[in-house]
Amino acid sequence: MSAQLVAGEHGVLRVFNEAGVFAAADVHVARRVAALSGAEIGDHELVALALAVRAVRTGSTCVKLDRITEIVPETPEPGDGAAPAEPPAQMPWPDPGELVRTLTASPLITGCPTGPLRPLALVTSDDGPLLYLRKYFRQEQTIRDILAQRRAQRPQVEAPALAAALNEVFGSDVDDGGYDRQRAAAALAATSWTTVLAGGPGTGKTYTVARILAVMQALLGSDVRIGLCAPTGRAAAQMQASINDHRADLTALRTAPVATTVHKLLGWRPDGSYRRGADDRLPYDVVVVDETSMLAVSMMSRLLESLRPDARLILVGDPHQLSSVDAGAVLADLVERRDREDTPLPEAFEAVAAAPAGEFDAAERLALADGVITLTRGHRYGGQISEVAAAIKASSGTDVDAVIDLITGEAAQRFADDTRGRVILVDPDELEPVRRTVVEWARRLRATANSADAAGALAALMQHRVLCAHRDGRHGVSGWSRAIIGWINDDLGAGIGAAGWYTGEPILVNRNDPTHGIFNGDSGVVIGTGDATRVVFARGTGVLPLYPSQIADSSPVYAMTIHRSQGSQFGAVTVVLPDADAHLLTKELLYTAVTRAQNQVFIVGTEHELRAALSRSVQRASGLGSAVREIGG
Ligand SMILES: Nc1ncnc2c1ncn2[C@@H]1O[C@H](COP(=O)(O)OP(=O)(O)OP(=O)(O)O)[C@@H](O)[C@H]1O
Repeated sequence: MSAQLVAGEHGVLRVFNEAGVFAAADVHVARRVAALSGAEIGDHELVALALAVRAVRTGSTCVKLDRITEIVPETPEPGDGAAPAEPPAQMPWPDPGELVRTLTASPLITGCPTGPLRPLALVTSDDGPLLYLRKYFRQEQTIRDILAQRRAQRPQVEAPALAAALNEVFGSDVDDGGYDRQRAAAALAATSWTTVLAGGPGTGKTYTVARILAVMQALLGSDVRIGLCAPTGRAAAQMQASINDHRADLTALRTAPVATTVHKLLGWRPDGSYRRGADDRLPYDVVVVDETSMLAVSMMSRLLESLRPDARLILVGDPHQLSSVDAGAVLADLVERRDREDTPLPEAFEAVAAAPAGEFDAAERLALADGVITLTRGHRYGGQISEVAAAIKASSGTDVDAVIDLITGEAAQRFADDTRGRVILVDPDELEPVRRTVVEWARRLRATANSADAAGALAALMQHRVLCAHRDGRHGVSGWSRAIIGWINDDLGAGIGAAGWYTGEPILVNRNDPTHGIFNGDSGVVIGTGDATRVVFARGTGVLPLYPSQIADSSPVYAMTIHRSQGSQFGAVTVVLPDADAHLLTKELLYTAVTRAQNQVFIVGTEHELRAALSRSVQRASGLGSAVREIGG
């Protein structure tokens, strides 16, 4: 029985609650909204309400009603005290067709006797009927409408001016590595109001952003107003540092704008409202959003409302990574949109950056005309990691053998002699290779930190990181941190674990602190001793040193969750797979974890767990990828 059982719930929601399909919060909110409606709410409408609430809680903006019977109970997080749910053989799901008929006439859709309350929205789509909490339907509609308006027009750019700007920034030599998609991305950004710049880690997204900004300055003047932002403070600080570094060898980038969080850009207020919106637009001519995969639907709709129609928007990110914590997977939806019209490419783009025949297939050409370009050439690493990452992306739930073969089968033999880029499956009962790597990492960290070598200590810090799916439990951050501390103490006689800072301690910042320039998720290391003790953080190629007293909220970091590792890269990572039935174990989680590594990946788990990860995909239902029409509203 689940620990989340709602006391006193005896109605239709009880069986779903007992089975672990609906959490207590879903049941409570559904009951509360039904009561507020003042109308007679039937059992099927109650189930629909709870489904819509559950959808948002689990990251979707809506429910695909044709597929409700595929919903599986959630497995509890380790350590939350709940025993796994035992679903009955047959859940009493309403028939989807009947549910749509009931909802079409329901006061929850058409309007309630108590007032203007219409909490649900029902729409038709390419994926069949979709059910929303109305707030999320409105946000999606805002995104859809504004993007359509922005798509209907193109900025006026003359081909000769664009060619000159591209040549100034990228040079005029033809790259013998084939069609240059980075240059094409800059041409697309100059000739579209909205551009989506997608690509995996190391494909040069930030490199390209720096050049896009330089092209904009060449075209629009160096006083062009640029807003750089990212969903988290850490991602914003990282982008800022990289763009600053790029200025060293990119003279065409005359000034580097200041990056901030999307919240701050939009003027977030403590009451949860935003200063910026349709009535108070952002002053920028160009807005760049980095790590857009982490942007929730609510923030995206607010950002779009806040843009001037004649401001260029450039959305940057990897659509295959884990999505935002809040509802929505907007970047993936925009990259995979299925209702694209066959529109011509911008004339100036065709004139200066047209791809040779065969470079883009029909679908990619449609995407390009829609402002979406995907960088495909890796600039950071190759080898087995890249091939495994590509195979994870390409795998479908039922066809995972290619990935397994690349990691443990015959295909893996090709990489046997490589010293870099390896992906190795480690049996959880034979952890010696991981232990050796961790101890060596700690040894280097301590040596560099003891000699107060900030750059060396930061390089050592980023050489290895253990990544877990969960915070708690045997396979989680807490269990692994304990094990790692034990290994380090045994091998180095370090005596770690006592309270207080110690030289060589790796730390993770838990709260944004813009005053001192550190952000939630930043990792740093304690160096030096006595009065010379500092905690240092990497900022691009530079170092940010702080006094320990300046760090208000941090914890030692021997392992971290894969979610928190997004946006960071390490020399090597050890990815700890949870039990095969953990609902967090998905191919997006595995892809995100594997692509955090530059040189080596250990995957601690069994082939069974690996297959479980690959066979499950994060299902985020949304209506953004297809045309929709509201019914019954
Ligand atoms: N065309 C290029 N020529 C030379 N070096 C490049 C090129 N494109 C990218 N690089 C280099 O490759 C590395 C990775 O690029 P970059 O950091 O821009 O990738 P990214 O896609 O933003 O990666 P991540 O998503 O991990 O932040 C950087 O060192 C960058 O300078």
